[in-house]
Amino acid sequence: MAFRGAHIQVDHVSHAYRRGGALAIRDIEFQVSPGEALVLVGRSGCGKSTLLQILCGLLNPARGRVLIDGHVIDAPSPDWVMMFQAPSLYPWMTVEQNVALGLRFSGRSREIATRVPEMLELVELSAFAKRNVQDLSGGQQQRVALARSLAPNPHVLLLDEPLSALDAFTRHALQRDIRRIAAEMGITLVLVSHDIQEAVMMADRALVLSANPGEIFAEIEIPIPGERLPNTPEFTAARQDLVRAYEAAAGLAMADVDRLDGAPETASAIPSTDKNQPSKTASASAGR
Ligand SMILES: Nc1ncnc2c1ncn2[C@@H]1O[C@H](COP(=O)(O)OP(=O)(O)OP(=O)(O)O)[C@@H](O)[C@H]1O
Repeated sequence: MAFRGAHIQVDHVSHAYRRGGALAIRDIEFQVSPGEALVLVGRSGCGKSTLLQILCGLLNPARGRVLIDGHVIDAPSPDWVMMFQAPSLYPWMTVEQNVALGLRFSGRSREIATRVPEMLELVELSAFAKRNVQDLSGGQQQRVALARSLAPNPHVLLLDEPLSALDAFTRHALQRDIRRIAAEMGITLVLVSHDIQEAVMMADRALVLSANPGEIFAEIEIPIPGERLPNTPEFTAARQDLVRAYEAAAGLAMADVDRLDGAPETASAIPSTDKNQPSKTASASAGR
């Protein structure tokens, strides 16, 4: 297929929140191909959200730059949209009115009549178009937020743990659907996740960050063709690779990570740790 997704280039990006203060991230450099799905993982505070905000122009880096299809990013745009953990819908509006907002705000109201029904079909909410969003479940509300993000035809979709508040079943369904929809639309996807299983479910490649300051510690390919099923050997192998890299970056004991990663069918979260020094010797696949 011809990808509509954009090429992202992150060029030696460093950021401190205060002038002269400690760096939140240091010398981050990577690229994302059009249509690729990339996940950023790492312990709490390693700078994943900072990096994502820089990618979508919500934050300007102290040093370095981000280019999307060759254009330097310094402001948000409907071409690169971000979805957050809370769907932030307007509670007094219907589902279709919320989905139309991105188009309305970007001066494309004429496209609403055709684009909104298409997006509602894509996220399987056509039957709910006239309902008030407050009548929907948390998972359905995230689908509305997804439809709203996709309506202006973005080239890049950035996801900052958008599924972490959902139950495991709903979360799994949305992980699968977002990956499918992004692939169908050829969108470049960059997501932040604490959840190793989610990372393997959704991404083609993972960047593992170490902390204090946040730096790229490892890059893990997740080459699983077709539908991703948690109990298959290739899924388990990719999950183990990622767990090892995470462990090496975070300086966690392997036993702790095994415990946190949980059973394949359970959505698992890796909480923060107080250990600061990454051990760069623990995984052959992890070191740069
Ligand atoms: N608005 C801010 N002002 C000052 N410091 C900040 C701000 N936002 C983040 N930081 C600091 O920058 C560092 C990176 O934070 P960031 O939120 O990017 O990490 P994260 O990996 O996304 O964490 P988490 O997984 O807990 O969401 C942390 O040390 C954090 O305290």
